[in-house]
Amino acid sequence: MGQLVNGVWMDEWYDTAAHGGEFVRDTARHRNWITADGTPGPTGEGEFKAESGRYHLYVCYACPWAHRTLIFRALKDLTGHIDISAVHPDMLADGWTFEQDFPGADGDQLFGSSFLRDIYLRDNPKASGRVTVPVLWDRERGRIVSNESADIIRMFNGAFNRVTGNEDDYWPESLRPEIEAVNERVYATVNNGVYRAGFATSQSAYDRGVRPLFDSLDWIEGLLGQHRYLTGGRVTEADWRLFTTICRFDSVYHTHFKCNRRRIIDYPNLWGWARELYQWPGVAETVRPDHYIRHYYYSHATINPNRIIPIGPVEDWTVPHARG
Ligand SMILES: N[C@@H](CCC(=O)N[C@@H](CS)C(=O)NCC(=O)O)C(=O)O
Repeated sequence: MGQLVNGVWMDEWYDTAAHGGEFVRDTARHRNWITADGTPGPTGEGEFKAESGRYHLYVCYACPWAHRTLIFRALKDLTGHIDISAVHPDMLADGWTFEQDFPGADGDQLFGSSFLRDIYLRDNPKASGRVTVPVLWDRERGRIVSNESADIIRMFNGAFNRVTGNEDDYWPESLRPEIEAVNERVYATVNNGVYRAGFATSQSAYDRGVRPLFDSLDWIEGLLGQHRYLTGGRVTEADWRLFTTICRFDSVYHTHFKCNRRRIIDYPNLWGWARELYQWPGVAETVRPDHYIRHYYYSHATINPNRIIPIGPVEDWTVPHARG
């Protein structure tokens, strides 16, 4: 675990002391957009046109943020147009690596690099900042397009429709205010909330993370009692953004990040919704418990110094969801 400073790798853990024991997530630095015709998107530069075979996605099957991009790649029929490289689940002194001694970690398919930081350094030899997944790479310009999953899923949702012929829309114009409102609360208290609880190094910082997390799970349980999905009768980006945290919850966050007031299977509506999304065509293949269980319990020496992987709950995600 570390970061780049002017192109040099420095091995250091998150500085929670600077924020009263609290984990504060860095903002992503690469914010360009692929668009259908190459015109600039909401941020960054233009000239990243949607084309088959041009872009490559670096992911980690363990990471909930990268997982969103894998789900959208599957939902939007992009698997034949955007290829991927997956890092090794262990994130130790060198950060994410392309070691290959774990099933599904098949190395850097483009350059045969050793470390994910090598991709950031290809983009800019003097790069600074955290080396995170996902990373969307442009083969043509030899550049990072984006390392922000929230943006990447919107590109996948809309930019490639003419390439794939898939017009499914998970960010429909009419629901955008509702989606944004749900996203905001879910990001702050659930997606990032589990990390705020888990990486806290003081009781008060933990409390500030874990209490809003469970308040939000109660709120979500209520929403899913009123309608089938988070913002109504159709599945949207808001559901998929929540799903990647929920599928890791009982086996990882509940124990490793001390988010143990309840498990997901204790919430009837949320548990049914989670199974429905897991069973959605193409999604189960993106869910890799082998990677996320190994990653969290093995990589965080400050939380689990002996790297013991607990036996874990037995849950059947293939049971019919009855959400009809
Ligand atoms: N804003 C980013 C966050 C990505 C992120 O934090 N990824 C984690 C893995 S779960 C990471 O690569 N962490 C490495 C680090 O912080 O050094 C996104 O959503 O794409």
